[in-house]
Formats: sequence, C-alpha cells, structure tokens
Amino acid sequence: MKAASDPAEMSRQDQLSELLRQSPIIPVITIERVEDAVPLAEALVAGGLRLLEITLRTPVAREAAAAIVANVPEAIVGIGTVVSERDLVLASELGAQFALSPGATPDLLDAAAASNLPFMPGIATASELMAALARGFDVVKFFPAVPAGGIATIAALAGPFPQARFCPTGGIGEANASEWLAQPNVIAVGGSWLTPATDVRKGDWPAITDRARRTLAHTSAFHKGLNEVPR
Ligand SMILES: O=C(O)C(=O)C[C@H](O)[C@H](O)COP(=O)(O)O
Repeated sequence: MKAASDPAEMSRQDQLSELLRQSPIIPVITIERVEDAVPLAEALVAGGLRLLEITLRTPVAREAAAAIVANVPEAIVGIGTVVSERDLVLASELGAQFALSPGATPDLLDAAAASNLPFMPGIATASELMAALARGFDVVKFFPAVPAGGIATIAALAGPFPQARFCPTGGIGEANASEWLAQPNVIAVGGSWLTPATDVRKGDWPAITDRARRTLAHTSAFHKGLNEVPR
C-alpha cells in the first residue's frame, strides 16, 4: 500500500482530477452490440463529451472498449464496473486511461494503489471514504448517489473530509446534473442518461450528440475547470 504522500500516487490522482475538471460530464456506457461502440463514442465526442466510462457489464464490453480505444482517438476511455484486480489489469491491457469502480474492497484498493492506472473507487459511506483516502484516493465516485442520500450526503461529508472530491453517479440526469455540479466538492458527474438504450438500439446517434451538447450547455456554468474552487 502506498502512502497518500507518495509523489507518484499524488501525481496519478492529480492526473485524474485534471481529466475530470476538463471533462466533468461522464457518460456511463453499457454496450450490448459491439458494432454500436464506435458510432456511439463518436456521437458523444461530437457532442463535446470526451471522457467515457465503458462498463464491464456485458459480454462484448472488452471488445467494445478496445474498438473505441483503437478508432476514436479523441475519446478518453475509462473502464467502469472494475470490481477486482483482474478487471484493473484488463483496463490497463485495453489501453484505458483510467478505471472506475462502483465500490472499493480492501483488495481492490490495494491493487489500484500499486497500479499506475488512475483509479476512482466508489464510496457511499464515511468509512468507505476513509478507506479510499487512506490509500491516497481523494477523488471518488459517490455511488449510488441519489439512493445514498443525494446532495445532502455529499454536503455532510464535506465537513470531516474537505480534501475529498466526488463524482456522483446513480440517479443523475439532465434535470439535476447542474445542481450536483454546483456543490463545491463535486468535480464531475456521471450517468447512463446520456446513452439511453432506446437511442442506441435505433442507432439514433444524432439524438445522442444533441443530448450531450444540451447537457454541456446547461451545466457549463458549474464546470470546475472554468470556475475553479479552492482545494
Ligand atoms: O457500473 C458501474 O461501474 C457503476 O459505477 C455504476 C454506474 O455508475 C451507475 O449504474 C450509473 O447509474 P445511472 O446513471 O443511474 O444508470
């Protein structure tokens, strides 16, 4: 386990923070048909969303992520639903630029601390956040954000943990993304609302690009990269 003050650890986390500041809306993507992967990623990138979370939830997830890495150079690919050290290794092998998890077991945190890949563990409680912070992970997913208490929970965690930065996912949508991003300790938001299965199945890529553009426009006042808040 590396200490939080380890310079290599800090720079890896800073790298992740920088990615999130510049691209604070993260589509959480679950791909059912591998042939959808590239046009879907292109549609999101065309709408201004470059940071993509490809979940490892489907049989074609690996192939889909590899296709995006190979064919959509503007996309910054993160691998999601990383629940084991094996998944973390897979994320690196796929050429991902970062990895994310809905949670954080001690084993996964240790493996991530020993890996060079920027990693965002998932937390829903103070104790889980403490385990992540103890290993140097100060940027965490807050999942499942709305069921786990919503904005009130994030605001309460700011008291004892002012150094933590959150990327809430789970129940975020176009209607509430700005409200979340307006919280000083929310660095980015993510969710599946940007890639509805109905649009993906129809191959309605323009609808996906429009939604991405609209979300960026609605939320831009709250992007931390443009309106930095002191850490
Ligand atoms: O699969 C993962 O790796 C996760 O971390 C969970 C996702 O972030 C949420 O399932 C997204 O939630 P919705 O936007 O409400 O669909």
